[in-house]
Amino acid sequence: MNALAATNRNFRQASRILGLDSKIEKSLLIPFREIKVECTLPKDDGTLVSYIGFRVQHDNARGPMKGGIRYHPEVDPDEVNALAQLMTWKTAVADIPYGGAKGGIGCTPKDLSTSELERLTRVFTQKIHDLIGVNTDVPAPDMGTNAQTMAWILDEYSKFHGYSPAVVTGKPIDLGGSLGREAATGRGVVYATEALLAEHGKSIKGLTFAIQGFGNVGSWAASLLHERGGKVVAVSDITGAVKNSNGIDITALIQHKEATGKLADFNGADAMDANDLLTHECDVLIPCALGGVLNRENAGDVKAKFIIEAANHPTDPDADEILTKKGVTILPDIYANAGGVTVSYFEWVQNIQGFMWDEEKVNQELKRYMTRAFHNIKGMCHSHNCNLRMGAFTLGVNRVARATSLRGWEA
Ligand SMILES: NC(=O)C1=CN([C@@H]2O[C@H](COP(=O)(O)OP(=O)(O)OC[C@H]3O[C@@H](n4cnc5c(N)ncnc54)[C@H](OP(=O)(O)O)[C@@H]3O)[C@@H](O)[C@H]2O)C=CC1
Ligand SMILES: O=C(O)CCC(=O)C(=O)O
Repeated sequence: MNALAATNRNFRQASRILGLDSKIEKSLLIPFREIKVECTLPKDDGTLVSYIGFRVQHDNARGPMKGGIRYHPEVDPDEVNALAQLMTWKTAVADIPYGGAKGGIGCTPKDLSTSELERLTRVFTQKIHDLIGVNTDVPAPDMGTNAQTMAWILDEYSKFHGYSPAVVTGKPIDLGGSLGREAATGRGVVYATEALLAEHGKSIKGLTFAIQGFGNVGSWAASLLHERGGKVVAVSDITGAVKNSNGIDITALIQHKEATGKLADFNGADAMDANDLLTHECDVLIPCALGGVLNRENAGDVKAKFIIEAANHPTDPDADEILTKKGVTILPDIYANAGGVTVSYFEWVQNIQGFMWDEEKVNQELKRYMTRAFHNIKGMCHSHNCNLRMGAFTLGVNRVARATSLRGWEA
């Protein structure tokens, strides 16, 4: 099942549990605006190449739309639609005053030089600058993009609208980025994991973790788990995977990846087949890369007792059913990875206030938001006798439905 069909299915299930009116259900499903633009890139060798850029603005009942920009060859309209919708429920679960959006360009960033990436980002921004803004739609990094990408968007946007640091989040600190934003998604994953494990009378220390993806989210999550005494026993990226049943030295692995660009040939661990990462022996599995990686083919072989969805939509509905039957507890994406957008909100607030918080305050507030959201989700699970995914969906959908009806939009 594709990402959009799966997301719509989860939404409809939540809507049924909440007893939403069919008019409101329809209005929440249909995106506010879908943007598709051609981005022509003059390559370094003088040739021209066309890429397709997307921005889907799903909903703004609770505030400006918010969500990342992804550069990846598999970016397509269905996936961007699903990711934009997930952002709407995620910001509502975190209880931050935003709606949801997502964007991306179907490209392979590693095949482009830095100056090509800059030109492509500027062309994309020229095409969408009138449709984003501090109070309308605020982009941020996602797969394949980073603080530098946000700096280019900010600069290009500011040529049309005047200097506007709050138009993007996840910026470099020197341009008004928030301390703690780079680590925030991984840190939020760790706070979410702590909240879940505490419910089960467990803690990170001594448990074993397998992590798929070692980019921004995966490497920060691994590093913070390692710092808390968790044993990261397997890690993968696009180049391969490594394992060590005694626990991998994550600081050394990060240094190795920075130096060589890959996980392979790391001294402190053995090479393994990256396809086996998701079914590796561990207590906690954390997918931190692409969507749909847990599916009918591999779900039955998963050994972990807990899955923390740091990636967006890593578990398709077939896998969800199989894993639930096996007794695996799944902490859903719209909560587990909400730390990134939560600190994006803090960054936007700091930009608007013209005042910078210290990192300790950012991390403390992040923990407070993540812990509060976990208890709110558990409350919904209790009231509706449902699992954590439906607890999170009903929490988010209910908040957006209330705002929609208070604004008189349901007719
Ligand atoms: N950045 C953020 O703040 C947020 C991100 N997310 C989600 O987290 C996930 C990761 O995002 P982020 O860390 O920012 O992205 P990055 O681009 O920083 O990292 C992605 C990682 O995934 C690896 N990867 C790609 N394809 C595969 C594959 N087939 N198998 C194994 N690893 C693979 C990449 O490998 P390599 O390093 O070799 O390229 C890289 O390590 C995405 O689903 C994203 O939507 C969710 C909330 C916020
Ligand atoms: O920080 C943000 O605004 C968005 C992060 C994001 O894209 C996500 O949570 O999936």
